[in-house]
Amino acid sequence: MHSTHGIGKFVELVQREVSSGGRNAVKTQREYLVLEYAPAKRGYPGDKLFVPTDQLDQLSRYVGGEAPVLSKMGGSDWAAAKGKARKAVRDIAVELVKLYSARMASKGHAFGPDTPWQRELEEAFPFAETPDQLQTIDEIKADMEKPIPMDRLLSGDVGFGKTEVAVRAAFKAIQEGKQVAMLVPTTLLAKQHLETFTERFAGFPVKVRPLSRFQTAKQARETVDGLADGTVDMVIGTHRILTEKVAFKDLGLLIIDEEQRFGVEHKDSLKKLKTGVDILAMSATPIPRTLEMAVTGIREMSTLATPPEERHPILTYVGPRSDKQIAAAIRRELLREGQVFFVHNRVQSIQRVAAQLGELVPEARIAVAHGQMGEHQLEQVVDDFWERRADVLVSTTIVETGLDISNANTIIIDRADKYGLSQLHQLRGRVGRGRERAYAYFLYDENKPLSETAADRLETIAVNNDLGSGMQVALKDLELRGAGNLLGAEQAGHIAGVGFDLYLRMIGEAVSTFRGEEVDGPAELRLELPVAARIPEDYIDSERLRLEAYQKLSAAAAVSAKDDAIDLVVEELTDRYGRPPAEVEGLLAVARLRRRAAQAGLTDVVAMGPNLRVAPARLPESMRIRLQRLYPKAKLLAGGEALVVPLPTAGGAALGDADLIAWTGQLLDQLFPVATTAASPAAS
Ligand SMILES: Nc1ncnc2c1ncn2[C@@H]1O[C@H](COP(=O)(O)OP(=O)(O)OP(=O)(O)O)[C@@H](O)[C@H]1O
Repeated sequence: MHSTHGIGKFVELVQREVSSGGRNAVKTQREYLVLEYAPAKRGYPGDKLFVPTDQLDQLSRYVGGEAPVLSKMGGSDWAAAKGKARKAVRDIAVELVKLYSARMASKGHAFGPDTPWQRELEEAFPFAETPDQLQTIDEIKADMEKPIPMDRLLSGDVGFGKTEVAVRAAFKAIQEGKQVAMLVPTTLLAKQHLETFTERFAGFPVKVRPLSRFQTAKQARETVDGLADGTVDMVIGTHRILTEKVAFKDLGLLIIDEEQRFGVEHKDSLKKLKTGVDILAMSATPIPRTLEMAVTGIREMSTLATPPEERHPILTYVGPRSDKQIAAAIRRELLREGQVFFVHNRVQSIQRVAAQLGELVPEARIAVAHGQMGEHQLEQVVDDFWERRADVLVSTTIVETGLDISNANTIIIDRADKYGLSQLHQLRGRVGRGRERAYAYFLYDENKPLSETAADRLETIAVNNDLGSGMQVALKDLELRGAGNLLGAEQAGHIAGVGFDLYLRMIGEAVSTFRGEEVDGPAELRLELPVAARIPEDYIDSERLRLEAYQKLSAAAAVSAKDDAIDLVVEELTDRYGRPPAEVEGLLAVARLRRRAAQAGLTDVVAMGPNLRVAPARLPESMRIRLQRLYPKAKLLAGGEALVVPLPTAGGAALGDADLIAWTGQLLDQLFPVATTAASPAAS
């Protein structure tokens, strides 16, 4: 994405010779990123934009979920897309801030301090809590003890122990005679959480009931009556809690698992349920830092970022489907008394696939589960698998969100190329939740060609299998869902229009504006000097690695980067590719100059023929006097929108690259001092 022209397609890196023009023209080799835009008129080839590699800060990687529409060059297209997104963002910001102020104004219940039973419950936890779990639990209790209703989002990778946090929050509410409702997206998850909560509350006079399609009408009615008269302390269920118009005697806490999975049709009944009660939302989709900052103070967030101890990364294999491979994987798991998930997402062919597996591994007891089965049959099959009366569960993705079966530590995903990244990540999270080493096999049909994005997705999930990495960059679509979780699913369209990062920045700005805070969007800086500033092929031959190096350098030169960021990039380049040659030194010096100019809030430092143009140049009187003394031939354009200084020459010839950069750095130091600790280029 280009800040002016919008969404373009990266084509290649090219070298170009440019001259600085004017009398003593200097020719230098520059490297450019070539981007292709939509054609101005139908039927014409797309327009091409050449972006100098030392100006990559104008570019950011587009991430928006589905394939983006290329903008037309010139910026009107892009401005329109931004305008639309900005309007949508403003609406969200208003919504978010309204919710926030409504919450601040409403009266919630201030829970008392922990009871002795609370401590007893918590000491009975069979594991050592992770530091994040402990911190999150404390944050939640503090929120609950405030008179203002809590609205906290707990995000954490699959299997990181969110449920235990919910157990303790629920118990605290029940201790005060309040009721708790837990909303989960699937019947299986409802059943699983019911088991966990019932087990954890055993020994305490607490009544927990399920409410999903697994319950008969009679059971459901008993539960609904119990909630109305207060004899049922906690209900764990699916959207049936919303559709059954459940009335609570005294609801104190609402826990929502994977809120973004509840369709907009439940939005209103959810909103009604939420009024005046403490809310704990849980999500396995990482909420991006940028979004977190954007909504800080509007929505409290907690993150479980460390895995429970002794969790091993899941060994992930990506490859063509082969019976031998499948048989070996199942046998290995059965040998260690373990169980296997086999995910096949087509109901029509799932029985045939199960029969095939039965032939492949006759000694394995195979069970089949899919969403179109009757309630009881589905529950029976899942129970069989749970109670280890089955070794292999062949199922559709219904297994994705639920089933914390610590004895199942192999998952085989058929036609893995058919799944999105987040789904693969969540499916894989179904195994490796205990201490056993877990295995994941992502198989594809070698007779059906893999699309490039599918191959890229599988490659990404195979490479990123360390725990909790959240696979930041690659799992942007998870983050998109995370954003949907926070902002409402209908925003996906706008995010696609301008890309994820810009959209989040817009939210942050909109929220700050709405709160009357000053929004200082980073000024776009154009810095162009006729110096050799590029990475030659003989230093880094791969285009991808060269692009990566340019991007790292551009990020390090940003105002928000740390002072030593550029030095760290130099170290990394030197370690990987050896001492940087002169041209790369030029690139590094330009990066330092760029950062310096950005810190001074300049928008232009551009060599034009024999002069250097610096803008804006609103110099105080004292600085003008200094300017006259130091640069007598300099011209300060009226209103201070620019300063034009003749470029120095050495005996009639143009300065060498390093000298020119040093001279420019010195000029900035002298005329545009900033209160920064960074050593200025002149000094370096
Ligand atoms: N601190 C811990 N140490 C070891 N194991 C833990 C810890 N906390 C939870 N577990 C166990 O890890 C497993 C996964 O926990 P849990 O189901 O709460 O994860 P989750 O974050 O809710 O996963 P998902 O996102 O899939 O719902 C459970 O068997 C739980 O008992």
